[in-house]
Amino acid sequence: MVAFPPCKINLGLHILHKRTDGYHALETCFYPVPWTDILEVIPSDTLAFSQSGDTIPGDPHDNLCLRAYHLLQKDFTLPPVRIHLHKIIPTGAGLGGGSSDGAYTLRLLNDLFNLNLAPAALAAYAAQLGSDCAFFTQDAPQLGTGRGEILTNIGISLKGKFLVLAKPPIHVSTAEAYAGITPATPATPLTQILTQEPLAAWKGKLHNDFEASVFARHPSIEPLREKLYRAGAVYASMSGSGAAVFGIFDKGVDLAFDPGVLHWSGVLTR
Ligand SMILES: C[C@](O)(CO)[C@H](O)COP(=O)(O)OP(=O)(O)OC[C@H]1O[C@@H](n2ccc(N)nc2=O)[C@H](O)[C@@H]1O
Ligand SMILES: Nc1ncnc2c1ncn2[C@@H]1O[C@H](COP(=O)(O)OP(=O)(O)OP(=O)(O)O)[C@@H](O)[C@H]1O
Repeated sequence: MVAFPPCKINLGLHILHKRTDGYHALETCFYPVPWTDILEVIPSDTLAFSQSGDTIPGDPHDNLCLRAYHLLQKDFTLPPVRIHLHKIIPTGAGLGGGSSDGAYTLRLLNDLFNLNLAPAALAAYAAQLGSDCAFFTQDAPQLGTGRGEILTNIGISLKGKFLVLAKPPIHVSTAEAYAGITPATPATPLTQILTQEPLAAWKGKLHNDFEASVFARHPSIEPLREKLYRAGAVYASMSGSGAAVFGIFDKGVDLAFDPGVLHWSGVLTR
């Protein structure tokens, strides 16, 4: 079985407060983007994981695909599988690529071995892998609350809009990005902006709380966001904890980036 795990962007990201478990309570809108990895899971004699494409930092044994397998293995007698991941989504980008791979491994195992896990059950397993993972068990944009794992469909759609994603050659650690934040209560709740304001009014109202501290530490990121605005983006922002930025356009644009800046553009399909 083959799947194409997508990435996500965050439309607004408010860090509300630090919780007693060390995580931060947040509100964000996760939006799926069809810049994808390629993931294959097939039955095999022994459990094996292989990887091609972009290099993933860290030990392959800790890859979220294998962690997803071991998580389900605890509750189900899963036969061994061979997992191959072709990595395309940049890591350390705030695009949730690793989270998506983990969640899609759960989805493929569910289908392959007829585990009959409903989306809510899959989301609960995914949340054990990481805060962003639960979103990737869903097929539509979601408001994320809690530490990001509580999902609500708020019916927002940017289908048909043109998106440009650009990631400079900087790896931002998620844990470090959270450590640089002073949580605060937002002036306006995220859902109010997203559901009551048109896209054209989001600039200056919809904020990613990571931007100020991450832009200060990595001065090459903000100019990329400004480049997207200069090119005609209706709204542009950093995604998650960075370093990727995105711009939403009413029509297609053809942008050139400096060498080393990974980028993707295309029409949003969901
Ligand atoms: C920045 C975002 O991408 C926004 O969508 C996510 O909040 C990150 O989620 P993630 O990568 O799945 O994060 P996890 O793997 O769960 O946690 C990594 C680290 O980030 C911090 N973390 C993560 C999520 C959260 N709500 N509060 C946190 O403080 C913690 O230090 C944690 O140890
Ligand atoms: N399949 C995977 N793909 C990418 N990274 C993985 C994977 N499995 C484990 N990791 C680990 O997770 C780290 C961050 O991965 P990811 O690509 O999700 O980061 P990110 O883009 O910052 O996303 P997020 O928004 O979830 O923080 C990597 O540095 C790597 O060590």
